[in-house]
Amino acid sequence: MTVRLGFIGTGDLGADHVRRCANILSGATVPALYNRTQSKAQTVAEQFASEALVTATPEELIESPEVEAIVISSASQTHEDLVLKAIEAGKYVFCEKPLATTADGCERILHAESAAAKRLVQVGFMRPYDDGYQNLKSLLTDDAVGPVLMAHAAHRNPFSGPHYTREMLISETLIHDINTFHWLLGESFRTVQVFYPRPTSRADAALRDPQLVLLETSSGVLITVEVFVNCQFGYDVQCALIGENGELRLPEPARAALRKNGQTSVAIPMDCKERFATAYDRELQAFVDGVAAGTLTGPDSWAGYVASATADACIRAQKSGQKEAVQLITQPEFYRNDTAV
Ligand SMILES: NC(=O)c1ccc[n+]([C@@H]2O[C@H](COP(=O)([O-])OP(=O)(O)OC[C@H]3O[C@@H](n4cnc5c(N)ncnc54)[C@H](O)[C@@H]3O)[C@@H](O)[C@H]2O)c1
Ligand SMILES: O[C@H]1[C@H](O)[C@@H](O)[C@H](O)[C@@H](O)[C@H]1O
Repeated sequence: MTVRLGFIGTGDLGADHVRRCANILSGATVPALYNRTQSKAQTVAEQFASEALVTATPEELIESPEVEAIVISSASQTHEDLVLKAIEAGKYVFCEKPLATTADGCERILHAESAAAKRLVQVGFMRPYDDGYQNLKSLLTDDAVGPVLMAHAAHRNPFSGPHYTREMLISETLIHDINTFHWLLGESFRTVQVFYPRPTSRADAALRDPQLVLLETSSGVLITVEVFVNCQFGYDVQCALIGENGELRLPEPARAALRKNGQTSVAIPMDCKERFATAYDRELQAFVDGVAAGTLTGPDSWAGYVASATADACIRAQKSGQKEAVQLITQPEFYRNDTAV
């Protein structure tokens, strides 16, 4: 069976997703594309999907009988509305992170999906599809280090660009780490706090880059996450979990060591598309397979909600300088027996 995917948002990551759908994934075709600036969608269609219709509105794409399922990679503030429209049309939808820019927005999606009485949404958290993170998860599941007590993570980007704001270090960047620990430890968060170290001179002072976030899980695991979006040297993701009986550490991506001119060197990826290329392939293949089988398995709306609610608390903590409580609604029955990754 071939799944007909309509793509909304053909910017940097959206274009890459269309490329992987056209060149790498199996069982999927691209009958339609939409981007707010139409010419961008046209260019991507010419490159990777010459038969695709470039629609004039996102609604036209969502409602088109040619489109069975939707992939949203448009700007984050558009996600909630588009996901709600996809659910209303009864279509499966893969939505890039964040599911919505606020917990309230995610809650509206939880209600709409539960009311549809069918799991329709997969959120684009790709780390659970990365070999290294999968290895961490299976060792934790095998109780390799006993109960986890602490964890330390770093999420570094080489440059953030002028559009980045202080809040986006949380809502766009840290949100991956929040989801990672929710998934790895199988628990959500009680409190959060944000600290501002000496800022880098390589970014606008208003950004307050880097930031150090302290997350406390419901069972009391303390997690530090360094978020540094102008670190200059690479797209660098680190994670270590310390348990009663040992430590687990995320491996570096496999790269050959170059010995030359009296030195050994190993390349560091420079962006997420390179660092997580295989994980993006696998998450979208899982979506295509899930649509074909009528059962989605990837990160669900509840995971998207927990991430956004925790991010909201971190943004409050950025402003207050205090420890802030994470406020979560009771998990709806609909999401309790989910088979999400
Ligand atoms: N999972 C990841 O690791 C990852 C990586 C990069 C980006 N993202 C997410 O993907 C999304 C896109 O990021 P990007 O880096 O490609 O940004 P981008 O700015 O390159 O692309 C966004 C695109 O959305 C389009 N757009 C804006 N408003 C729109 C609307 N109302 N309808 C349709 N299109 C609209 C813009 O014209 C642009 O082409 C963001 O939500 C971001 O958080 C996720
Ligand atoms: O949208 C991107 C993307 O999610 C990357 O994976 C993350 O490292 C960046 O910080 C963020 O801006």
